[in-house]
Order: sequence, then structure tokens, then C-alpha cells
Amino acid sequence: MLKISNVTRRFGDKVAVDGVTLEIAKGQMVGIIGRSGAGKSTLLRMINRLTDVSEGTIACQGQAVSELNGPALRNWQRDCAMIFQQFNLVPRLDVITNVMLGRLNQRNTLMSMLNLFPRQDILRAIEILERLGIEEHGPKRAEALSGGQQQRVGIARALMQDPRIILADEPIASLDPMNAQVVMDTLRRIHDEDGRLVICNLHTLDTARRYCDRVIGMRAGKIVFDGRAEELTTAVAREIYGADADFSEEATSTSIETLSRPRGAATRRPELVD
Ligand SMILES: Nc1ncnc2c1ncn2[C@@H]1O[C@H](COP(=O)(O)OP(=O)(O)OP(=O)(O)O)[C@@H](O)[C@H]1O
Repeated sequence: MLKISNVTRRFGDKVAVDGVTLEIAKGQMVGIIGRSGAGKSTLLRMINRLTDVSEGTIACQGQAVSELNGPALRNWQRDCAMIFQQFNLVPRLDVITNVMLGRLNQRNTLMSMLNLFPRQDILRAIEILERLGIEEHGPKRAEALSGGQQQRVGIARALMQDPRIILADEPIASLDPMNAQVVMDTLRRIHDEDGRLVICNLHTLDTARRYCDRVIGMRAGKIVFDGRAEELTTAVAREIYGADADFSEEATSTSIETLSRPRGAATRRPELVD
């Protein structure tokens, strides 16, 4: 579905992403891990075209997305929704309006600024909020919600675009373990139930192992691991994080694991908890 060929991104002398080549098929939930500065965000931002490539190409189903402009670029950005660590909601607007802003690319901007939304958008937003179990917060200001609830509003806003791909850039990095679990459960559900491709930058190994089918490890802009979650051993993690023999996985853990399952129990595809 997504073909990334020899992609490099430079910022001045700094090479943030260095000759990355990847193919990602539909039907996978992909986690990208690596230490801070490894190039994870830059890679996601190039897929969405928030950042341009310096070299190489990114294509989706044969369309060269790294070369799109104008309306075709806007269509791509609608097809490829981003979710951010800091939620990027409008804090003083109510939740339902924040969700409907996901349609901004497809609707008249003035109408959206005046908060005039078609009835079908309002109904769709309510339906999505119900699906994510946060419909009762619809009338509240976004700033009144917990971090986990705000991130689910961010996911609802992304779903309003009806995207083929969801790119989540450290979606749980600002959340406590319980909220992190709810948000990751939600992303996994969207992947499983809707068949949308989900690519998620994660700081933590346990989350990648638990939720992702495929894990890509980045180090200094390059891909140093690409395999199934089960193959992500401590030795591999040490290589990705560039750590020495006393590397401890605890240092990259969110503690999600300890919340809801005994040690050694089956991983991934958990039930949604709220
Ligand atoms: N706009 C920019 N201008 C200059 N340098 C940048 C810019 N964006 C990223 N970089 C640099 O590129 C490198 C990769 O950054 P990036 O944010 O992609 O890493 P990351 O793995 O997502 O890290 P983190 O987990 O901390 O977000 C870093 O050295 C960063 O300082």
C-alpha cells in the first residue's frame, strides 16, 4: 500500500532520516520505535507531507505522494490523518466542534469558522464519539477533559476524515498508563474493525510488542530492525536504543503491561476498557 524508497530528510547539516526504504501493506498495525531524535516523527511527517523529502520517493497505491501539490495534496492529507502527542485540539471549543473540524479540508472554511456544520456532519461526529465511548463529553469544552479523553477526541477528529491511513506520532507519550492503554486499545480497534492502516510512533517497547503486528526500529535516521513484535527481543532492543549490556527494558516501559494482565498472558488485541 505504502512504498517508501530511499527517503532522506536533511535539516541543514543534520540528516534526520537517512535513506529509508520500506513497504507497508494494508492490514498491518505498525509501530516505529527508537530513542529520541532517531527520526521517527520526521518519517511520519514526510508520509503525511507536513515535511517534504530531501531525496527519494513516497508512493501510496502507485500515486507518488511526495510529489503532490494543490488539491491532490489536500486529498492525500485527508486520506492520511495525523494524531499528535499534544492532541492539537482547540481547547476552548466544545468536543463535538473539535471533531467536526476534521472535515475542514472538505468543507467551506468560512462555514466551519462560523460553526455552521451540515446535519450529516453533526450526526457523524456523534456516531464516532459514541463508538469511542466519549459521547457524553460532546458538549464540554475540550480543555475540560482528561488527557486520555482528549486524545480520543483527537482520534475521533481523525476518523471524521474517513482516512485510509492513520499516523499517530507518540499518541500516548503525555498520558498515564491507564489512559495510554485506553488510547492504544482504541487505535487497535480502529485498525481491526475498519481495516485502516495504522502507523504509530512509540517510545516504549512494551506498547509496541503488545499492540503492533510489525515493529520498525530506527536509530540515527536509519532502519535497524524490521520484524514481527515477537522478534523484538531485549538484544534487538539494545541495538535499536544503542544501549550497553546493562540496558533495562523498564526504562522504556509505560507499565501498560502491568495494568490488566498477569505476566506471561497473551498479548495484543485486548478488549476496550474505560
Ligand atoms: N524542523 C527541524 N529543524 C531542524 N532539525 C530538526 C527538525 N525536525 C527534526 N530535526 C532533527 O532531526 C532529528 C530527528 O528528529 P525527530 O523529531 O524526527 O526524531 P524522533 O525520533 O521523532 O524523536 P522524538 O521521539 O524526540 O520526537 C533530530 O536530531 C532533530 O533535532
